[in-house]
Amino acid sequence: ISTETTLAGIHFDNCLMNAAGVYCYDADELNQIQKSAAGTFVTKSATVVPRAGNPEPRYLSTPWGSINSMGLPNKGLPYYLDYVSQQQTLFPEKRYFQSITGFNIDEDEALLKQITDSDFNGLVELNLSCPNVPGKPQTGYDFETVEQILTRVFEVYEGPLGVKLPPYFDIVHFDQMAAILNQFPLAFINSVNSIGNGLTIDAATERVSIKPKHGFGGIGGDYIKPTALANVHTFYQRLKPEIQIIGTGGVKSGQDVFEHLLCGASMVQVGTALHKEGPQIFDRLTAELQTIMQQKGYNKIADFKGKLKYLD
Ligand SMILES: O=C(O)c1[nH]c(=O)[nH]c(=O)c1I
Repeated sequence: ISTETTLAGIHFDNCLMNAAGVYCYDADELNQIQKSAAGTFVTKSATVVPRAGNPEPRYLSTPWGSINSMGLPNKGLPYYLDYVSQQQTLFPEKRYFQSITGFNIDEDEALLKQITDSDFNGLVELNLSCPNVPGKPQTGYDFETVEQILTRVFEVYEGPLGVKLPPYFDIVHFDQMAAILNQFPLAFINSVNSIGNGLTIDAATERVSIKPKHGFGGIGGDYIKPTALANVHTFYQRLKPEIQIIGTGGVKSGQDVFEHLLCGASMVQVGTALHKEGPQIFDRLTAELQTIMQQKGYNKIADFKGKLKYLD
């Protein structure tokens, strides 16, 4: 029973990994994912210069998930490129993900040029969906800008690259985004990022939970699994087969992993549940997925990937 997968022609021993932003801020956290049962890691979204991020409290775990308005705290791209370079030397056969996000198209280009000029041999995850930088619009909902960014990106970058997308909720938006994405030689899309600008409150103190943005933040966890599965499956139906899908959102059990794969994901990322349980979660999720596959008579992910059945 194998939970291995292939993405952009690259083989990963396990289809599970962290979601950008969780357990990937610095070398200490990334080492913990590296040592875990995860098939690979993605770094925190890196910007041109390091960022402290928003004031705390900026993250809260809730019974059904999480809310965050981190504000893109990160060590800056050079830090992560150095770290990944070390890991590439230690594990020459493994490939890693570098998440990046610019505040405009020129920054995206600058970040990609830095990666090109480095010895990075992995995959780039271009984050188009950070919902928590005050005053910065959610790029993923600005379709013209997405098209402009991708046009520029593929003029300057030649390695395997995918985009991290926000959740969409309207079928016409899925059609419009798929039509844009299908124009480009993307290796993958990662669907979904947190559901932006949710609000959790503490009724006892009558206060919001987090400090930034009057308590508004991206929602993750159980709350978002139905939205995540719908986004994964809708893009699976609409995108050209060369663009594979990383499924993210609401994964905390082997069954959740199975559901993402059944909807068409080739890789599955874990955020909120990883934040709560720590990197040993990957042992549990892998074992639970293998049990489900065994019970169903599946030996490999290809046996059931994307084979969700309808009632019609
Ligand atoms: O606030 C963040 O740092 C953040 N938080 C999220 O939930 N998604 C993102 O893409 C980012 I860049």
